[in-house]
Amino acid sequence: MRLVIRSDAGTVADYIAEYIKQRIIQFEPTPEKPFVIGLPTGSSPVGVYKRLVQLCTDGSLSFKNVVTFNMDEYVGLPRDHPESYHSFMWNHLFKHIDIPPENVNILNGNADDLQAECERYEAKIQSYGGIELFLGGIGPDGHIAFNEPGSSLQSRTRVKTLAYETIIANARFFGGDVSKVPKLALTVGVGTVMDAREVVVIITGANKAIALAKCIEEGVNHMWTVSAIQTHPRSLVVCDDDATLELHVKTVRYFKSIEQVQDEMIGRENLGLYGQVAGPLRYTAIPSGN
Ligand SMILES: N[C@@H]1[C@@H](O)[C@H](O)[C@@H](COP(=O)(O)O)O[C@@H]1O
Repeated sequence: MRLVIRSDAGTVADYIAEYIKQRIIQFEPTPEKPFVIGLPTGSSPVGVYKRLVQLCTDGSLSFKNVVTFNMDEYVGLPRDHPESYHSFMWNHLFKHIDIPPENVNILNGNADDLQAECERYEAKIQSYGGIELFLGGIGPDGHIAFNEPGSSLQSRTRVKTLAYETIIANARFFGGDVSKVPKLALTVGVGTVMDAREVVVIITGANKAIALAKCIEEGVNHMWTVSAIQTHPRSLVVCDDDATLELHVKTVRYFKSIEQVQDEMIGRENLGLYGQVAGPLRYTAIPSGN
């Protein structure tokens, strides 16, 4: 696992948007071989989406050959409700970029048969050969998507009851009224996320500091479901300084030193010491930490 630390949420968003841009460009997607990306909602990815929109607007990135799968959706909330994840995704990203609407996949929390909807979603992911990069955020209790504490680390897309802590955390989107927050959601499983060829997680803010420490410094544990990324062969956590508050100083220094060594290598590489290697190596050559 790699941990990249930036000063604040804005610079975290800059880093991740640039990273995603590089990954899509390197992949050279076509209609027959689209770049398949998993996407989260919540306040954490808003800055990333804003920057991706800018990149698309200025012509340096296209989503024409990108297929998306969102992580989760509330059950029973009308699709056009302002707090549905459908509305969130269209308002923050999809309506501002050149993605064909048929390339967008979001779970239908109003399906007659919710279980069948979850199975359909997993099958559709498989029909594309899996997800290339899953971008995620976490809740303060360390949940990824809606995989609340205690979720199986091999879980697949399914119906979940939300933890009370999540309901309270998400009440801010429903006028602070806990009773208005849906109690059920459809969510991809931890296993679904871990099947992606790469996982990138955004963790910002002091309220995520304990979860980040559990994810980085302690063992894989179903009570902090994001910790499953420790077992992933290609995972990256990008956090801000506030989120590191509960980490040991030596942990922070260790991961910063890895980045420093990598930057020095890139400096040498630019001087020709590592041969003819293109710029995006910056994001793919991982000297250690993964
Ligand atoms: N299901 C979503 C998660 O996918 C998201 O990561 C989390 C954190 O939201 P925020 O980024 O607003 O803290 O919110 C919800 O619970």
